[in-house]
Amino acid sequence: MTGVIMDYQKNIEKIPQVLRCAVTLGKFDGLHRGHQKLIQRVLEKKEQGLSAVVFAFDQSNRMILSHEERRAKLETMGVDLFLECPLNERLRHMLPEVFVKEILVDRLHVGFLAVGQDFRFGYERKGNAQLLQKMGQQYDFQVEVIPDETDGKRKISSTYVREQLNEGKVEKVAELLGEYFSTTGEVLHGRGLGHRKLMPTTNLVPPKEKLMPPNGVYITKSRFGDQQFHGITNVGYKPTVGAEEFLGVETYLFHCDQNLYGQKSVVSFLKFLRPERRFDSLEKLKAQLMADIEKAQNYFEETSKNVDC
Ligand SMILES: Cc1cc2nc3c(=O)[nH]c(=O)nc-3n(C[C@H](O)[C@H](O)[C@H](O)COP(=O)(O)O)c2cc1C
Ligand SMILES: Nc1ncnc2c1ncn2[C@@H]1O[C@H](COP(=O)(O)OP(=O)(O)OP(=O)(O)O)[C@@H](O)[C@H]1O
Repeated sequence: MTGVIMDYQKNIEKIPQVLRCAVTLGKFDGLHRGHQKLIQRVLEKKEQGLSAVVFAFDQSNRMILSHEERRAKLETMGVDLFLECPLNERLRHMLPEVFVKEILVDRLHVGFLAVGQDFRFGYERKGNAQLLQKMGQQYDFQVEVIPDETDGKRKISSTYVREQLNEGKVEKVAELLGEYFSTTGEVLHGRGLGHRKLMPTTNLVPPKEKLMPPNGVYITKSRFGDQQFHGITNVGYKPTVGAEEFLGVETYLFHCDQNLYGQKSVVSFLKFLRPERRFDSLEKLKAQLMADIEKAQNYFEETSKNVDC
């Protein structure tokens, strides 16, 4: 965590006046390894006295990181100002030249700008790296076009991460993000059935805009403040006991007998084990859970050097 609190603004009309800054532009869903490369360049410019600004065009799709998770991560990285502007009609129809002059130059006093090779913005997506470079010469700011961060031959993109997440390939997602896919939430009370008939679990509801992997059981680790536990997690609606209304993230924590209700938890997804199923009885579900636990414990034993806890 940096000592300075990150400034944040959603309204393009209220962008604060900045003395001189380094900016990066894009949608930034997920803050994957490609995004991190751009943000890192902007952060390096702080040494020259520039403020580090991330300008995100925000779409209302499901997101790899929720708004709050993304904000927290950017603040931890050391970003000074995060602009999260909805990609509305005004922005969509703005001429790229007007965006650069009125927002980047007049309002933000941009000194350095980092974008990816295929970045497009403004009316008819006519704004691109070449235009930015031309305008950089005109208005005296440096433009750096960052080479693509790739996974083999494929460019890492939010689309690629979403595709892998939708297929439950959380190990690949971790490679693309540079960290495990995770979700945050407060530990809520379940129906208490688990505690009485199966095993004690923590229940949380992921943020509503959050994109989740397919319903099923995953090997996970859960963080509560500075404590961390290995475990297994079910993502889904618990069809065996009468489906829940909201998608839940329910975790059995290994070697934990604490009361965690009300605490904030971060659940990281390490490996997919099986799809969620409807069982004929709680006994059959319990037998399956024992097999899941054994698989997860073997996994942790095999990977103990890499999965700290
Ligand atoms: C690791 C794990 C796997 C689970 N797998 C399933 C499943 O495949 N099908 C299902 O209906 N419920 C599954 N559940 C949910 C249980 O049905 C649930 O723990 C139980 O109903 C208690 O819910 P409660 O905490 O709301 O009382 C799973 C729970 C955990 C922790
Ligand atoms: N793999 C990458 N390497 C380098 N720069 C990247 C990479 N991916 C995206 N960028 C750049 O990061 C900024 C934000 O990217 P943006 O989120 O708009 O695209 P994306 O990750 O490719 O997502 P999508 O799949 O939704 O298009 C843009 O300037 C973009 O060009």
